[in-house]
Amino acid sequence: MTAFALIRPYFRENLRRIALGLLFLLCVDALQLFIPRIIKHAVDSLTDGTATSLFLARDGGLIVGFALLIGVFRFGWRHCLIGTSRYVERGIRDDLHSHLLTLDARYFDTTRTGDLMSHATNDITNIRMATGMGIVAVTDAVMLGGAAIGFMAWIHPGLAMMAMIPMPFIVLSTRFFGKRMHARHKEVQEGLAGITEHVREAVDGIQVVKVFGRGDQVDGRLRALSRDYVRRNLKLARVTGSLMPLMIFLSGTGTAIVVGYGGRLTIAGNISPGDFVAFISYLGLLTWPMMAMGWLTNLIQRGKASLDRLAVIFEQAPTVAEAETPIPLAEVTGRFDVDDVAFAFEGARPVLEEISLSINGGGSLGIVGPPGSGKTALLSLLVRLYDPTSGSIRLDGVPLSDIRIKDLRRHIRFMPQEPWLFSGSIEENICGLDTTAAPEKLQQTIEAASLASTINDFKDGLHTIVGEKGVMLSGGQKQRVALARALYDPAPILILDDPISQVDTRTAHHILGALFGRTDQTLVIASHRFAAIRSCDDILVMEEGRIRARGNHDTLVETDAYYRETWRLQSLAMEIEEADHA
Ligand SMILES: Nc1ncnc2c1ncn2[C@@H]1O[C@H](COP(=O)(O)OP(=O)(O)OP(=O)(O)O)[C@@H](O)[C@H]1O
Repeated sequence: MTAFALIRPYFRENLRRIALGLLFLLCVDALQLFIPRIIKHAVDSLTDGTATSLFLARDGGLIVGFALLIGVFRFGWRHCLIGTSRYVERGIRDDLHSHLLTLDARYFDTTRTGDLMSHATNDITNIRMATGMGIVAVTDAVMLGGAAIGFMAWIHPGLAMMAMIPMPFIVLSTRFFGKRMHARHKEVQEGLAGITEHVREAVDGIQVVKVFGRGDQVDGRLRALSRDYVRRNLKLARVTGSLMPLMIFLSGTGTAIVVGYGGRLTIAGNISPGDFVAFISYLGLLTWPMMAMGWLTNLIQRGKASLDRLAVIFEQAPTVAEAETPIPLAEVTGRFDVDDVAFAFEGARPVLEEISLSINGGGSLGIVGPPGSGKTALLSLLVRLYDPTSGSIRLDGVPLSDIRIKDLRRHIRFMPQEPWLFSGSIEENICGLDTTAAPEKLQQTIEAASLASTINDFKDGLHTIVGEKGVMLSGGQKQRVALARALYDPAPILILDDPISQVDTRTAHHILGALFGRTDQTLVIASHRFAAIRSCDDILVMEEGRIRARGNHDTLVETDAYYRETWRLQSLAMEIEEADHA
């Protein structure tokens, strides 16, 4: 796909608008080209003595009338052509957003948010500028420039040729500078992306920055990035700044030639004084398209660089992709079969190896193990955030990679380890876009997630706004809202990553009672707290990406030293906590 293909549909959609805008622009150009003719008429009548006040007033009136029409048509082209560039901008922004949503966790693991923000703002603005003012400048350069040259040649071909001497230099220098602008503009964009990412990270992690006194360090880094950004911009400005004076010098040379040679032609009577004045007016009209070429090169180069960068994102295909002929799965029992699975994150060593297991539909699996042993990685494969590097995972006998992704996601509810919340209300976080939430269903969910008393404590109850990433809630409250989201609209499979890590023993007890009371769901829970998994039919003990032991709670207490010792310590802690409550 060429980069231009990204914006072609929006040009097609707006063809009539573009055509009308170009028509208005051509009218403006035509009217501008007539004004020197009127001036010539007035000057010649003055020099040959035929001018009268009425005659001159009529010429003046014509110029005013033309100026008014130029104003009206200029409004028209701006509305149509600049308007089109806004449609292009909107279209490509919507497309970019939709495309990003199709990409998978691997892409976001290796892409900086600052880069994406820069694409979504600066790059799209550059494309808008290039497609809006770009079209205008190209049309002006071709039509106004071409016609002005035509009129000049009509007045005196020899003089026109002389006035054209600087033109090849203008073309060559715009090409020369254009290439350099392209490269330097790319550097500027990269510099800005670096700053955006740094600021985002500093604001995101403001608590750590403050508490650890890292303000100076973060500030210093920003200053270094800012200095570098200025340096990159100055490099660009040196190129841009050299081009404009060169353009002005070259067009000034053209004027000097006309004044010198054209003046002699006028004295010799080869052209009339009116022609001489009109010629200089045409040269004045030509100056804008000539200078616009320099500006245009910059504009187009920037737009092209931005379009190229966006094209790279649009070329990214999700690795977790829909199968060529995806299998629809209307209903599932929730049976998982994991067969000799290995998995590695992008460019990293394997984090899961030789994983084989089965979970019966409606059954439950607990996963425990030390930090970094691969619990979350295994859950990520079950919900198909990633695909295994080797081996296979089947749901109801169908490989996950063959199941229509929409169906797979419909049958699974997932609570990630990080209880990520949207910035809206508690209710919106639980129910999503379901605005017809039945009060009883919502109430049951809230009870199951042990959220009722928390919500009652808030003045606005369910309508309490949780702030960016749930900043207004405590860690435990966020976790329970995230749990409620997973429980709200039950599906045959429920997968929970460390669901009770931030709640006290009693609350955990209440939540687990509700979870294990749902006998019709396949339940997979990874947790550091064995209380969460002890009632599971089957429990895996993970170690360094492999299954170290498996069995039910009683078997593991007997057979696995790590499990036994961790359980003993956790039981002790729970007893102490209970005693404190009593
Ligand atoms: N996005 C990632 N890219 C590269 N490596 C990763 C990524 N996420 C996790 N890892 C690595 O994968 C390994 C397994 O991580 P995982 O999160 O599955 O462990 P875990 O058992 O869930 O740990 P915890 O109990 O701390 O949540 C770790 O070594 C971790 O460093």
